[in-house]
Amino acid sequence: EAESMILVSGPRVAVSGLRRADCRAGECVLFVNAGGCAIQGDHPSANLFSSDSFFQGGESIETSENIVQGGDYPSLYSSARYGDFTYRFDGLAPGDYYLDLHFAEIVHTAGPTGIRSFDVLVQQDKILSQLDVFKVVGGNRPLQVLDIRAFVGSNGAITIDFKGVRGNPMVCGICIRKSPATPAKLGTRGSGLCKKCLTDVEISSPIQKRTAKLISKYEKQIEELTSQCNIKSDECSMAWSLVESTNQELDRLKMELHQKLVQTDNFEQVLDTQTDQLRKVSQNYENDKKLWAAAISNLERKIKAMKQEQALLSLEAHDCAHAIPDLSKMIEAVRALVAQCDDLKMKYHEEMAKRKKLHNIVQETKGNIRVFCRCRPLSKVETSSGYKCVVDFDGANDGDIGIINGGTAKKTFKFDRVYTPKDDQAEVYADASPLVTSVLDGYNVCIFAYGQTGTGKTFTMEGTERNRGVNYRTLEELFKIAEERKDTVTYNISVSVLEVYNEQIRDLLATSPSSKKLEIKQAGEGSHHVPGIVEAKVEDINEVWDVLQTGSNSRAVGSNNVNEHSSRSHCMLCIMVRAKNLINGDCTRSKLWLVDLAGSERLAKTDAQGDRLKEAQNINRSLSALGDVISALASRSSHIPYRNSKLTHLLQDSLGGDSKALMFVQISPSDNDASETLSSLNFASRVRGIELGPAKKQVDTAELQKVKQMLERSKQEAKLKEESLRKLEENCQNLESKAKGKEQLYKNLQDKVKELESQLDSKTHSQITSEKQQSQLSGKLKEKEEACTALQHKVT
Ligand SMILES: Nc1ncnc2c1ncn2[C@@H]1O[C@H](COP(=O)(O)OP(=O)(O)OP(=O)(O)O)[C@@H](O)[C@H]1O
Repeated sequence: EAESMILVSGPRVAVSGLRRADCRAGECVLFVNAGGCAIQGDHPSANLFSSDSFFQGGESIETSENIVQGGDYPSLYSSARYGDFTYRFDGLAPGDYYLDLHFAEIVHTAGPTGIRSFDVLVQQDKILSQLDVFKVVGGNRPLQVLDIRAFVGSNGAITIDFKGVRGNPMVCGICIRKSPATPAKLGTRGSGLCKKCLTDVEISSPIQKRTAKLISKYEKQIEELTSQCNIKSDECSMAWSLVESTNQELDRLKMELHQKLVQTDNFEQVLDTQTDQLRKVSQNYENDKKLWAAAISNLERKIKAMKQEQALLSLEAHDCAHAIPDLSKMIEAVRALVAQCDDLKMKYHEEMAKRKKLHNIVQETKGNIRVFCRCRPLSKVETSSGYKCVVDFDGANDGDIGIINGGTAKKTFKFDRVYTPKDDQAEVYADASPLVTSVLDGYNVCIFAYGQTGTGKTFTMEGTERNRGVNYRTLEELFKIAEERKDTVTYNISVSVLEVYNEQIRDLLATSPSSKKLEIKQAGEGSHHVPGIVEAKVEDINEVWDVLQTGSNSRAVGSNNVNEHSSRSHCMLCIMVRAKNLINGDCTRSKLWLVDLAGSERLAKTDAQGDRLKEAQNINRSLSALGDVISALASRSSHIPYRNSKLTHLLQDSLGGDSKALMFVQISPSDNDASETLSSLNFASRVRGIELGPAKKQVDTAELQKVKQMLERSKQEAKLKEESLRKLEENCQNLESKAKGKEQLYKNLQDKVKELESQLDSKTHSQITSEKQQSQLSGKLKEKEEACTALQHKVT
């Protein structure tokens, strides 16, 4: 390896340290321990390795490490001159010399190869080229380059240049030896000194000439050869530098190759990772693709179903649109029915008016003042006292009642109705109820109970909580009818409760007693009222009982003895009805008086004194004033004496004229009260206008017959009218229900059309949304497929 680095022939290489045996005596001129100090030794030619000198540049380095195969002088290789340096040895005799160079790599002992290479130039001629000691022997091992020829000219100097090619040059020792063949000096005669080898040659003179010729010839040839050699050297040098640059390029390319290989490895790793990722992406894509495909097919199914549904809805809508003309016809029919219904309603109201008129006629034929006689049962006290019943009820059904007086004599009275003690409150009221209807039709009505104390006046009018009387039942029926008629008439009902005692009016609903005297005033034509009196508005029957109880309780408060007081005052309940006909707008204002009169016993029997006498007188006066008014009315007198008492004055509106009156004459069945009973019945007969005696009972006068026939005809007519009215009502109701049914059907159809239209809208909307979704998904799928295809291309 080292030999390839030697450029000239002659030098040899030794890969071990200097041995004593290798040294030849007398040859060594100088032995320099480069980079170190002088070493004493038994060197055959010089017993001293001189310390480092003759150098220019560089620096010394040493190692303490062992020099392997260091020969007999290993310390020579432990030091070295290092760097860019030159050795120059002066003062040498001209002639041939040999140089031995000693090297060891003591710095980079573990390599690598090529870290240090350098050229060595002797006398400026390159002897060693790119010497790499480590490459030849490794670290801490000697390398000797021996027998390098050097010619010392007249300047007596040898220069050795160390030039780094890579890294700094390094040398451990330099030995200068004399060439054994070098002559000491050329002779003076016939001798010459060879310019090249400086050897003294002895020559004769002819030869000398020839020799000189030859020498000059050879010297010319030598010069030519030298110039050729220089040219070749230059060429070589150029070739060498080309080789070097090529080697450098090669190294660079190797490095690049290495880097490329590393990069390739990295790329392969990246590629592997990317391949894995791509595989995963591809797998995900396949899964997604399946899912999308399923979603798309699902959506397609939905769209198909929606389209079918839409088609059905369209058909339905179409049908509905076709049905609209039918609907229009139906609407027309319904309108016609409604018009018919309105017409019928009008007719119905006309008939109602006629019915009222007829009813009125019937009432009038019965007599404007009707009298019902009611007899209470014998009380326990009376029974236990042994009193007997003197009342004969045999003709009660025909309105006849007889009083057995004195055993055989019997006086008979005829009334519109006779109630035996067995008849209950409901039966009594049933006959009075038609009058109630009259008040709602705008007539003034008066119902009063007359009779001796204890005969049941209060029982008939007020009744008890379990056996409610005429007052409560009247109001109950008023509200019932008002409710039935609410579509055509609105009623406003209010109630006042008064007491007339000793010709004084007292408001029984007043919350605080008033010192002011209540007086009767005329409000308008035929209308009277008591200013300041409480008119309690009652909305329904539940409030009525409370109002009646309030009045009843206030009446009781007036006296310690309830019965005593109540029998001496007139208790008057006034029901005021304001009606508004919703069809024709007619308004009416009517009054219903329900009067529980004071006891009518005769003054003589009571044997009263003082206040009681005054009370009795007042009662008698007012009752006889009532009798007078009724008589005057019955005889159609031009003057009716209403103002003779507070009682008749108050009742003025409701007694006579268009108003209707009903009197309950209450009697006791007891023989103890017989005379009072007869008196009451006589009064009642007078009121009724027809006083029937026993002889007149069977008398059937022509007038009476005529009236009866009229009554019968009226009854028939009324019945027929009622029947036709009922039919009309039924017809009307049927038409109304039909109209309602048609209206409902029309409404249902309209609702159905609306519902179908909204369903159609929502279905169309959802279909559009689904189609959008589908196109979006298809777009995404396409994008993914393209991306996948690109990735697959990349992988392959
Ligand atoms: N038809 C009847 N059936 C049963 N009991 C009756 C009947 N009529 C009256 N009574 C009873 O007779 C008694 C006297 O009746 P009520 O007080 O009504 O008489 P009155 O005529 O109002 O007396 P006054 O004039 O003193 O007020 C009461 O206990 C009542 O319950």
